[in-house]
Amino acid sequence: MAKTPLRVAVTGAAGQIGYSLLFRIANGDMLGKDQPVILQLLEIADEKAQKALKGVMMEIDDCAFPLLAGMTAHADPMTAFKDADFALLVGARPRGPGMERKDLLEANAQIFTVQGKALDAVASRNVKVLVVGNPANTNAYIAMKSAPSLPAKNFTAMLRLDHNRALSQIASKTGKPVASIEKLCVWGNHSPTMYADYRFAQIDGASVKETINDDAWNRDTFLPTVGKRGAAIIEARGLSSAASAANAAIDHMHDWYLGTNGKWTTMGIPSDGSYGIPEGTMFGFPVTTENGEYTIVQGLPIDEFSQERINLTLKELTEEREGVAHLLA
Ligand SMILES: NC(=O)C1=CN([C@@H]2O[C@H](COP(=O)(O)OP(=O)(O)OC[C@H]3O[C@@H](n4cnc5c(N)ncnc54)[C@H](O)[C@@H]3O)[C@@H](O)[C@H]2O)C=CC1
Ligand SMILES: O=C([O-])CC(=O)C(=O)O
Repeated sequence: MAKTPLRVAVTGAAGQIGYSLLFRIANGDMLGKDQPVILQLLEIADEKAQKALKGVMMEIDDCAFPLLAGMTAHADPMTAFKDADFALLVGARPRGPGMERKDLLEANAQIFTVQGKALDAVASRNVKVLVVGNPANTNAYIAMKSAPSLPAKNFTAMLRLDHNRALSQIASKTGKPVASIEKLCVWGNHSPTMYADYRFAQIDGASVKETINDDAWNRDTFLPTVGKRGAAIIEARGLSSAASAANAAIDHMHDWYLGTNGKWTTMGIPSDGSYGIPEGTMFGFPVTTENGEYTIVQGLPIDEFSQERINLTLKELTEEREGVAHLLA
């Protein structure tokens, strides 16, 4: 028997990430090739944005996706999020050359109070929320705090692009396929302070750290390359990453919903106090997922270098949070 369609709300649907994301959700890449979906698409109440959204929807229609069970356009989060099982909060201003993601805080924070409240009011009580709009961790924190009647664990931030970037750099350094790399993780904020950690990573059972055996490469090449990859793409393309961001959003939701079969991935999630990260901080952690729930990988030793990196990214997140405290008062 055919499965009941799941409702997927996407904000910023006419933007550049939306243009890569929606087609893949409708194609079954996110929730499975046997799972029908209904797309509930939100754009700002601006004639040009709504017209562009209509254009994207015409193209989605023209793909005749067998799994697409319905699609609606919205200018109000209260209708866009109605009964949503999944919400991908992409809509926000992107950064331009020379900006850091936290420079977007003022411009974007407001959006996530409004949308958190709307999710609280109308979404499914089990809604799984992924915040992509930058600064993603703090925006996810704002949305979570603005939705007190929903479980905090339902709110997540996207660190998966950093995770995938790190995988790709390690694959290229070791000459091994990305699919062979396991037990990689990224700690902290989706910003240049994030700490991509391959100390526990393995390729076919062999330690990645021992295979690479080059702490200077880790410190001076790997971490800056992964941390500043977003800026490098803006510099090269004149626009921030879009298809790779959409791909990471698909990976994040896919793994959250369908499970990782014991494998590690990275999600930005509200801390439960693990590894000394204050409870509620929206922080990148190594997780495994099963039955729609994530679990933090416990008991990893944190050496001095790693602790310094974790402290740095935590400090930045704490400052960002203090910067938006007035919005949550
Ligand atoms: N977490 C991550 O790894 C990544 C995050 N990003 C972030 O994703 C966000 C979107 O990026 P792009 O799609 O490239 O930007 P874009 O400017 O192409 O599209 C954003 C869309 O969101 C819409 N929008 C703005 N406010 C909205 C609201 N309140 N409700 C609904 N829609 C709204 C805009 O009208 C626009 O169509 C940016 O904040 C960017 O920095 C981008 C790449 C990676
Ligand atoms: O760098 C940006 O502004 C967009 C983004 O978050 C990324 O590509 O990681």
